[in-house]
Amino acid sequence: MAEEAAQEQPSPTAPRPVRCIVKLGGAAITNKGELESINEDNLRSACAQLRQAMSESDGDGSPEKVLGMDWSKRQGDPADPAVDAELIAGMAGLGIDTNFIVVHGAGSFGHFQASRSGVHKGGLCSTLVKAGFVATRISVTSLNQEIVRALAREGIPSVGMSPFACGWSTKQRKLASANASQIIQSLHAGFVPVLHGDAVLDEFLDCTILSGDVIIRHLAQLLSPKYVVFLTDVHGVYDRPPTDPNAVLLREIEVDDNGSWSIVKPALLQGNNKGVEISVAAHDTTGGMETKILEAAVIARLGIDVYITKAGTEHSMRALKGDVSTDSEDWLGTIIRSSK
Ligand SMILES: Nc1ncnc2c1ncn2[C@@H]1O[C@H](COP(=O)(O)OP(=O)(O)OP(=O)(O)O)[C@@H](O)[C@H]1O
Ligand SMILES: C=C(C)CCOP(=O)(O)O
Repeated sequence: MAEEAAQEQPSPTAPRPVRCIVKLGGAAITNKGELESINEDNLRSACAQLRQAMSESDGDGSPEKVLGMDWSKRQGDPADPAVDAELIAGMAGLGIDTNFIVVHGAGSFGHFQASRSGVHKGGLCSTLVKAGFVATRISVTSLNQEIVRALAREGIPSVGMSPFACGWSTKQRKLASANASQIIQSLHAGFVPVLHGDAVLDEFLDCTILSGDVIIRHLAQLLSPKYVVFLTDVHGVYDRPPTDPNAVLLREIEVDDNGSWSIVKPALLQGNNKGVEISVAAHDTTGGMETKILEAAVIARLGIDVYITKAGTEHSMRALKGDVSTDSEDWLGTIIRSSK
């Protein structure tokens, strides 16, 4: 009887379902045209919005106390970071729901090194590829460090996790080994894992580049978050590259059981079977918007809504809070959802 009761009780150690997996797109948080340059405004705003989305306060107007966790000295900062250990020890908690996973792309970090050396095509016996693998990882992990620090400054208990270092690998560019136990344990301990697109070992090719978009799809399959958000530098998926002045934003896409997708909104594009025209930057080693749409469709097929929108806007704030529905006429972005 006692054993039965124990079985009926939810285990105190069972992890809560993940609320949101978010991609901080490299196009948004870096200046893609400038080598290894962070878009500080977009990064700061994305971290502040994440903090707000996690906030447990009912928004009574009084400013929230943010416990900054970046206790390292910043470049050019003359003073040591001030840490009031007594004050912190007296705080009841962080006041935020940390049940989020952050994945970021590479933007102007990593893609350049990978494309110059051909890491995405494999062949570690080539000295150039081997050197490029090292250079790519130096570049993306240094971006990861900056993103973890920016989140920590917002009081988000973020911990960087590299897929390569977690033993993730691929077979002909498809994920072959991707153990998430470290990620789950970190979430359970109240941390926000911050992963990134990475250079990884590949069983067939020796090595390749694993996109943040693929990582998000895998984690969504494994952890069934309530919703998934892709933040990038454009408002969503357009019918053609948004640099074309006639490009139309696709507001809603539905995915059926077979994985094929169709445009629901705007109505004028309903039944359009020409598909979406996509352009990809020459140095992009992971397929750009095309990969994002393909991976988002797999996630949506699981019944998990995907929101693609522009970082640093009121629309990204709403997406991060999960405050978007197919009736949200004033929300600017693309909703990808299951047709069921
Ligand atoms: N049909 C399209 N609809 C929307 N964006 C498109 C389309 N075709 C090309 N793009 C380009 O795709 C880019 C966004 O995709 P990208 O993969 O670069 O985003 P990201 O995830 O933010 O970056 P990263 O892959 O570096 O993390 C935009 O800058 C946009 O110009
Ligand atoms: C270029 C590297 C190392 C990762 C690419 O990840 P993405 O920007 O999410 O596609």
